[in-house]
Amino acid sequence: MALAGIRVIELAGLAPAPFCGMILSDFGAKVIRVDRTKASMTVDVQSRGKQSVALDLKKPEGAAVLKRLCVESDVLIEPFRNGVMEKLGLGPNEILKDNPRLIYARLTGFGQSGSYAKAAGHDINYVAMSGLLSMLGRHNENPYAPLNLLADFAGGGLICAMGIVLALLERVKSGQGQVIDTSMVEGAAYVGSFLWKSQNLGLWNRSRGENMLDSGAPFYETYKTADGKYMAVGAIEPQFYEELIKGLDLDSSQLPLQMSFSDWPELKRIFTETFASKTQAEWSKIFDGTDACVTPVLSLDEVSSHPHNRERGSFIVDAQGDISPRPAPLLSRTPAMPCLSGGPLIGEHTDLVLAEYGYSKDEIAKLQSSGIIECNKTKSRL
Ligand SMILES: C[C@H](CCC[C@H](C)C(=O)SCCNC(=O)CCNC(=O)[C@H](O)C(C)(C)COP(=O)(O)OP(=O)(O)OC[C@H]1O[C@@H](n2cnc3c(N)ncnc32)[C@H](O)[C@@H]1OP(=O)(O)O)[C@H]1CC[C@H]2[C@@H]3[C@H](O)C[C@@H]4C[C@H](O)CC[C@]4(C)[C@H]3C[C@H](O)[C@]12C
Repeated sequence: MALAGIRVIELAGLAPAPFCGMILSDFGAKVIRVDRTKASMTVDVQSRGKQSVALDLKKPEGAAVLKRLCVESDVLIEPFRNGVMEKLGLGPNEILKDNPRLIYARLTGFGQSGSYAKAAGHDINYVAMSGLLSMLGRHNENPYAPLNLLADFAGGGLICAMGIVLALLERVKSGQGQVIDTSMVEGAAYVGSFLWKSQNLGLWNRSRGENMLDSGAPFYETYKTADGKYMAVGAIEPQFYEELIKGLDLDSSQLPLQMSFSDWPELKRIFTETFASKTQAEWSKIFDGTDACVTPVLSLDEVSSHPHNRERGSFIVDAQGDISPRPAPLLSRTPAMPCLSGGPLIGEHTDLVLAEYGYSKDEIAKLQSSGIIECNKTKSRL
């Protein structure tokens, strides 16, 4: 796998850092998640393939263990607010001193500087600060956050993983590590670059929810079907729009022009009425194999059995029978091979990992008896 041989230490976080760690693990890195001691259960649902070490970083001996792990590792991912790592004596200056080749990846909402750097926040706040949230939502409604996808995952975990891979690549030339400052505000904004760059194309001249791609246009919308499901329509270009009209069995000479903004509400009404006349399966049969850009809106339960996704093996089933997306993208020679057994229990690999990093049995026993580390004796699943 592409990242085989890369050792990653991931300090346990909420959602973005676990995603970043999972990407690296899926593509072959060995990822060790550092959990808190005295934690009953982990909330990391993106932990496949990872190992877990339970370590009390608030104790100097615990911080020393992390430092030692970092000496022999390639990447550290830390998901805390600005200043937390420094307070623990684990800031980049201290850590990189002992291992200048380390990639020290910081993944926060507001970044390492600026007046919000130390503020708490969640995805919705970061998307709001990126400018993107102001553009999301239907006409005459409040801005709407699209789950926690844009900042936590697209602008956060994924962008951080890209930064890590770039830094690893650069290290081949320079032999040097570096600090990565991932701000989810900036990551989300960057993902949305098109919105800034397309201002002059007239795509966003109207108010929120009245533009072509923000639910204003009848040909870029979802419609309810007779069985209470939905179809997604993305028939932008005239030749594809024509196919849409044909599939709906409408007469284009009786309809307003596609790009007549003032007629969009009326056109939407007609499409709504038409889509409501058949089931999702019936519409899929009509539109499959055409260029109308019409697809069923599939639920998470339905995606893996859709013929197209099934043919490509786009979803995987783990040992528990749970379905999830196969890692993307597909690399032709060195594809990701996600671990199909469940994620680790907290502290499941503490003694194993410490031994691998050169700790003697005695040292491990001492750390354990003083509560610096915890070892979960449950049989390893990895
Ligand atoms: C599913 C929910 C998650 C939703 C995601 C949400 C929408 C997001 O947006 S996630 C993105 C959040 N933002 C960031 O990550 C940006 C960077 N980070 C931060 O800004 C902050 O970390 C913070 C704001 C997110 C949290 O601030 P906090 O004050 O808590 O932490 P920090 O200031 O960063 O400091 C960390 C302190 O911890 C110490 N530490 C760290 N590691 C160790 C260690 N190993 N040993 C010792 N000490 C350690 C560190 O030193 C710092 O100490 P100080 O403060 O003294 O400096 C889920 C969200 C909540 C979940 C639910 C909840 O957990 C309750 C239940 C738990 C149960 O187990 C399962 C069910 C729950 C209901 C659970 C369910 C879900 O998982 C959640 C809803």
